[in-house]
Amino acid sequence: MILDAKDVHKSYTVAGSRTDVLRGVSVLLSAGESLALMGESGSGKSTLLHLVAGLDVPDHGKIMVETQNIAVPSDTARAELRRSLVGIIFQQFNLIPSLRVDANIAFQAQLAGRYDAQWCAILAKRMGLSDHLSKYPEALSGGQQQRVAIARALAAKPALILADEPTGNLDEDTAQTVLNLLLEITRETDTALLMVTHSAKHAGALDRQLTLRSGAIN
Ligand SMILES: Nc1ncnc2c1ncn2[C@@H]1O[C@H](COP(=O)(O)OP(=O)(O)OP(=O)(O)O)[C@@H](O)[C@H]1O
Repeated sequence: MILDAKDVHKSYTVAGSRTDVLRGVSVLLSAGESLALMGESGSGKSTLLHLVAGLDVPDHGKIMVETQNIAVPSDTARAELRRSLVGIIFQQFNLIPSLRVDANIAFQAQLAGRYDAQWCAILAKRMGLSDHLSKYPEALSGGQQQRVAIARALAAKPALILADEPTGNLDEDTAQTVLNLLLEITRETDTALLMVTHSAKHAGALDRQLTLRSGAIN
């Protein structure tokens, strides 16, 4: 099992008012499997993704990524686990503007100590980026920028890719192309994929679908 999240609880208290966002959510995901996480706005999809990424800590529950529990209080420990186990793709691409495309692709892998020039070149080619490697992100279209972000996440050979509405900023044709590439490569490399999406059509392209409602999965 690549992801084994068990009985995850998370609430936020703002100005004395408490919202129970996740009330005992469990998710299993095996190698090479893709899972779409759906649910209304505010249902807690991003919250769950952030917890799995170790960007935040649950109030209760265990989040095993491979053999490691990422739900630990230490920020440093979570950052280290995130770097070695997880690749994250955001809706806003989040590329580093001052780095060329090739350096953006290599960035995460270098941080994780797993830079493999040949794998980066293969990914760039598969993503249709070979002619854009010496450009800066601002010179690319949205679809191209998201393909850089996907290549960057995959370059570090993570066990798990977390994608938060990765095609949310793209037109439908571009979104479909980008999603197909993401699915193709995660399947080929046996990488697990957990993807938040509002699109039932995109969710349907993944192996499984889950919906968050009232803080639980049903
Ligand atoms: N850091 C935070 N502090 C306080 N409340 C938060 C925080 N993060 C999220 N929430 C609240 O938790 C709930 C779930 O938010 P979340 O972003 O996970 O929903 P979502 O399903 O991803 O929504 P969307 O589809 O609109 O992105 C919302 O009510 C939100 O206001």
